[in-house]
Amino acid sequence: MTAQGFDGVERRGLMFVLSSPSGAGKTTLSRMLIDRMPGLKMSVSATTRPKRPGEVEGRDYFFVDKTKFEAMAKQGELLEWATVFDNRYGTPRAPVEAALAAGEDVLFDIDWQGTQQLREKARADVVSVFILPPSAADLEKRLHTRAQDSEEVIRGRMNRATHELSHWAEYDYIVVNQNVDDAFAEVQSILKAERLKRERRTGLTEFVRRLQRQLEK
Ligand SMILES: Nc1ncnc2c1ncn2[C@@H]1O[C@H](COP(=O)(O)OP(=O)(O)OP(=O)(O)O)[C@@H](O)[C@H]1O
Ligand SMILES: Nc1nc2c(ncn2[C@@H]2O[C@H](COP(=O)(O)O)[C@@H](O)[C@H]2O)c(=O)[nH]1
Repeated sequence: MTAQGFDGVERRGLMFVLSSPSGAGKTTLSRMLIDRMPGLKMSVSATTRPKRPGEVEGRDYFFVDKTKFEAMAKQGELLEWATVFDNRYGTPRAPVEAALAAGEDVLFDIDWQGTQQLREKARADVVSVFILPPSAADLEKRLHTRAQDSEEVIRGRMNRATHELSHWAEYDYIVVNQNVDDAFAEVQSILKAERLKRERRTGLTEFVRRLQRQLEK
């Protein structure tokens, strides 16, 4: 699983995870990252939850029924999976492995349960970011302005937010999404810095050796 860095030094691909209470802004930040960061591919999850207005099969999710989801899990087709808000969500394994093998980093919008499972499988390759809303009132307002869920669903997500929040300390980085451009700049900086980590840059020894040979001439 090696990628060519922009400076030509080989490195291992990484799994970049965003989690947060529902409505804090993961989807928004993920879309900005995919649009603006070359070499980053979105992991599209499978879910049993109903499609929201405007969501597209294969772009936002693979919408499957419970039987299909259980079969995917049983056949080892999911890298991780969890039950969130009474629905099943899981990460299809094959596209992630293919992207990493092709030298791309992979972006995940998943909850704390999925993040724990990824960490157990590949700790060194997982970089996790927890997104916080600036306040509870902002979180509720965002769920309402998104205007894609019923009042009952929004209430359920607000009730669950405390539980989601309790996992913040398990993450490598914490970003408060107050102004979306500032939050994006912070998340982008994290990804850029993590791409430069020495232990991930498998081609450094060779690169430095070559430099030394040039210097010795
Ligand atoms: N910094 C921000 N300021 C104001 N509104 C924002 C900000 N970031 C995101 N939003 C808006 O808040 C709403 C929820 O954002 P988004 O769908 O990205 O959240 P999410 O964390 O992905 O939620 P879920 O977990 O339910 O998928 C959207 O309408 C989005 O446009
Ligand atoms: N463990 C996983 N969690 C996932 C996955 N895909 C999405 N999610 C999380 O579910 C909630 C709700 O998402 P929504 O789209 O219904 O608002 C949110 O926290 C997502 O991060 C997955 O594959 N695995």
